[in-house]
Amino acid sequence: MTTPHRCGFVAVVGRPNVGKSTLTNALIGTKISIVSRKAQTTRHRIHGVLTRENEQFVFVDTPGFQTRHGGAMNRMMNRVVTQALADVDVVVHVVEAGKWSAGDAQLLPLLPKDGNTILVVNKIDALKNKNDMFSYVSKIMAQFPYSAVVPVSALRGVQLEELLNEIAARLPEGEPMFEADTLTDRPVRFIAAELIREKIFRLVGDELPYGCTVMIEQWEEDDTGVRVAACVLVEREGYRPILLGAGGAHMKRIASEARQDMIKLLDKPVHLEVYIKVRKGWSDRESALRELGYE
Ligand SMILES: Nc1nc2c(ncn2[C@@H]2O[C@H](COP(=O)(O)OP(=O)(O)OP(=O)(O)O)[C@@H](O)[C@H]2O)c(=O)[nH]1
Repeated sequence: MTTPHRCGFVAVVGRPNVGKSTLTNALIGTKISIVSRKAQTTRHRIHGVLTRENEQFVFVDTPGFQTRHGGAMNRMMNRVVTQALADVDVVVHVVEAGKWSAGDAQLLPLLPKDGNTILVVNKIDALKNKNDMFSYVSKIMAQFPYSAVVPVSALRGVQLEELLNEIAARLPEGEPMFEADTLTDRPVRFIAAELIREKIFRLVGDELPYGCTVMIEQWEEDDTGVRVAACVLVEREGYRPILLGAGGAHMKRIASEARQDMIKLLDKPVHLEVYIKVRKGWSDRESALRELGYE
């Protein structure tokens, strides 16, 4: 009998600073994972895809975790998060070994109780007394019916295989949704644009309902480094201040983080300039879309 192929969506959630990004990147195996979609099958925002022989793990970004809100907005965001988590196949709830705070507890009511939520205790490398682990985990398990617990160190790459196996066991049977090839055959300029888009989404994604397009307008490369000019196209003038942030702080952060990733990708110095352009109604206009590389 052949093993059935499994494929599904995985959301990695947790309070800030528990190591979600480190873990996701360690699981996917590369900092930058750009995927070519086989079909427009999903409304999820794809963070990255890991393809193994018998499984394809599609890691998604969960809306509502990107920005911080208060009061009524919080209640609404909680609904958004609950819905998003109900839509994925496996939820990985990351906590930090030995530490449990109100931020961790707040998430519990939002997690699906369908037997597909896994508790991941990260940063076990930093735990001083390993004997404390049992009582720590027992206390958390008493509060939520997790279907598995996996202690890991995302930073050191400890127990990641075990975690992937636990996730794999909970993915539904199905054919791969994405081509196995990821980064290698994509032009570096495309990846650079995608990196900037990713940073924008992470920082202000909740506030840009129609997203944005990033175009690389200038790319000059020689032995000493790369000079890149990128343009962020938004649909309305009102989105400009959102992207800029107070005193341009958002844009600075987006450019700086994207630049760091580009340096890692290209392994040479990068000079990056990012500016914003408003192009009204571009998303409706087919010709404009084609011009921007969307077929
Ligand atoms: N010692 C140790 N540190 C870790 C581990 N995983 C992540 N960290 C560190 O924890 C800090 C936060 O990691 P991130 O991956 O940015 O955490 P996050 O949950 O994505 O944070 P937010 O983006 O704020 O939600 C970083 O300084 C990481 O280097 C781990 O396994 N062991």
